[in-house]
Amino acid sequence: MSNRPDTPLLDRVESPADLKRLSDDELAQLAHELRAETISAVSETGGHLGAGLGVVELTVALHAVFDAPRDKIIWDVSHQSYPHKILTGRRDRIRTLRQKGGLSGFTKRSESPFDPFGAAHSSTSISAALGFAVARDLGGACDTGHGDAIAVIGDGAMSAGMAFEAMNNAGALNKRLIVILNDNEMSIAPPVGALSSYLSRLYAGEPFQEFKAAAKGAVSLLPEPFQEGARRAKDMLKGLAVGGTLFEELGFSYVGPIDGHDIEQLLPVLRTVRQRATGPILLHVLTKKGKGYPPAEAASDGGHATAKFDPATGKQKKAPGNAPSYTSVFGRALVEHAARDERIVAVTAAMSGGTGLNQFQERYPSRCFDVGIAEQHAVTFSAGMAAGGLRPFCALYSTFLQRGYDQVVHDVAIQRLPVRFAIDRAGLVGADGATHAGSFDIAFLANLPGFVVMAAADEAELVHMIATAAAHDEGPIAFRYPRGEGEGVDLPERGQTLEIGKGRIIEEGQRVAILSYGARLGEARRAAEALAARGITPTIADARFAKPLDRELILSLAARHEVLLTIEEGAVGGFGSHVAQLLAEEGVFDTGLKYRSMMLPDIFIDQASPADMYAVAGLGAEQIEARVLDLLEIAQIKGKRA
Ligand SMILES: Cc1ncc(C[n+]2csc(CCOP(=O)(O)OP(=O)(O)O)c2C)c(N)n1
Ligand SMILES: CC(=O)[C@@H](O)[C@H](O)COP(=O)(O)O
Ligand SMILES: [Mg+2]
Repeated sequence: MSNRPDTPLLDRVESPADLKRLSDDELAQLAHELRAETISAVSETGGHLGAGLGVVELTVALHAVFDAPRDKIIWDVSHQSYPHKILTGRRDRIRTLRQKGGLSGFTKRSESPFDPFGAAHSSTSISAALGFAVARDLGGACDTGHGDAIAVIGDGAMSAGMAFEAMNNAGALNKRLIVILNDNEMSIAPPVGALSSYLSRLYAGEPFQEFKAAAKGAVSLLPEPFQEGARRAKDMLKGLAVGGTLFEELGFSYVGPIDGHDIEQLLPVLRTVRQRATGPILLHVLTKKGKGYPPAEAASDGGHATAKFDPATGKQKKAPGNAPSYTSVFGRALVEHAARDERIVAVTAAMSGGTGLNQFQERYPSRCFDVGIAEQHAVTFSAGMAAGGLRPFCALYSTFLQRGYDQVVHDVAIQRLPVRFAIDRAGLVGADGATHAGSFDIAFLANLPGFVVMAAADEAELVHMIATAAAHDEGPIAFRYPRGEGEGVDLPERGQTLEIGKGRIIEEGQRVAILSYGARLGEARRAAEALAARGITPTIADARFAKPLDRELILSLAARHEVLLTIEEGAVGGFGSHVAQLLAEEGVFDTGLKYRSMMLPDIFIDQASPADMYAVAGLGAEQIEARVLDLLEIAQIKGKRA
């Protein structure tokens, strides 16, 4: 750490250990600089801005008081971890956030010893921190040693079942464990549900005001704020903590609420917590999403996520789209169906904007349910509504549906309930990286008896699939579509009900058949155009259904071509595997057909642009073309031998 007084404090911080040498006033100054650096970096990279700005003071205070990486600071979701990254030796790479080869937008164990636990899906932090606490107490070996386990969890994330499962367990185990509830009264949208109202009631009363005044006094009146503030804070904690909170009933000591932007309150309270905690303790901190950057504070989502922007004005630099997004097409089409059919209801798990259900919410508020970050509940709740005679559309991102899988099997599939799953963000999503990739839903749905599983090749197909799902009362049905813009095709006035289990031929050709499932169809067509220049004209088909398979189409393609190539935006075990199973059962391999599947490789692909991620996956037009050429060459050589 350079001690030159004219150097900005942030430039003098190489690791969190340097914070220990700063006075409390300097730490407050450091927070200012950290906020400015966060804004500047995100203006160049885009990404999650508001949540990080809301925890700048908390980040500084945690690193000043605790000893990371020995103490494990676990950020829930970790979209708020950019200031933490800047303070933990990653400032020189912070402008590579979320880009190919750059820093992840989330905490990642392989990226830094200061990230003890990776995240991106919400509400895992308390479980993980409890795991560290138990490992510490049972003498587990850890490269960075064992100290405190600290979970920092937002009010949105706190609403999920997992957080309560963890608190229930922590209360019973009674281990020393620190949970910091970062309450900004925001999720991505304003939070919903009874817990949110409960938290508001916790700080609506007198104790918070008294606590605030007393905590400030403790520091300002005393020459040695560190020691004396701690003593005063200790007294305050004893006197003012609200008794009988939900958290106390679960076995936690409850402290707060305190102002999370006031370093003078945060430091003494955290120091006291550090000195005195014995069992599980919950510190309730109030913050503002987007704090300190007016455009983010003013935004309806608190500046949750942003494209690159001009830091002076906050104006985002978004490339104008040529085609509507799949999400908006879904949102609009569902509203139209809902207008004609009042049995249609919609469910989102805290992602009304992300899934396009905000349109539905505005038009039919009593038929649209934002259940909070609660995918498991979203699925079973939908199942209940289906059993009760409604037509629920449960709109989830593919990656978040993973959390509700047992509910999909146990509550929906086994009971053959007609829940309609609208699965957004199917396939590789780009800057959010591997945690948000929609890789597995084809595999984990198409193996369930009775499920109808579809994928949209373009936005017009999506409209037809919504219509098909709306009309399908015989059992569960799912349709998937990717993040971002569609292909720019004309949209039908009204969706047509597709025949279940029937695909379509797009172009008839010879020798090679490319059978696409989902939105790689565009790439398959581009590959076909390139192949045409070499005199090869493949047949192109769109499977539409992974379940039930269009047996007739597949067997006919297999019979009429030397090569059959499937392609999908999903992991092994999906569409291609089901086709292979059919071909094997029908003895088609014995006829000499060359069958290959192109799918996501068996690796987790790091963040990059979607196109770059698909290039890593080998699922772009050029790679399809190369695969076809390869296969034909082999076929020709074998043919000559024969
Ligand atoms: C399981 C899961 N569902 C949904 C999301 C999408 N998501 C990311 S952040 C977020 C809101 C989190 O709110 P909160 O915990 O209060 O943090 P804040 O952004 O307010 O700081 C949501 C819904 C997710 N990451 N994980
Ligand atoms: C952190 C998180 O889970 C969400 O904010 C996610 O990044 C949203 O992704 P989309 O931008 O695809 O809606
Ligand atoms: Mg919040």
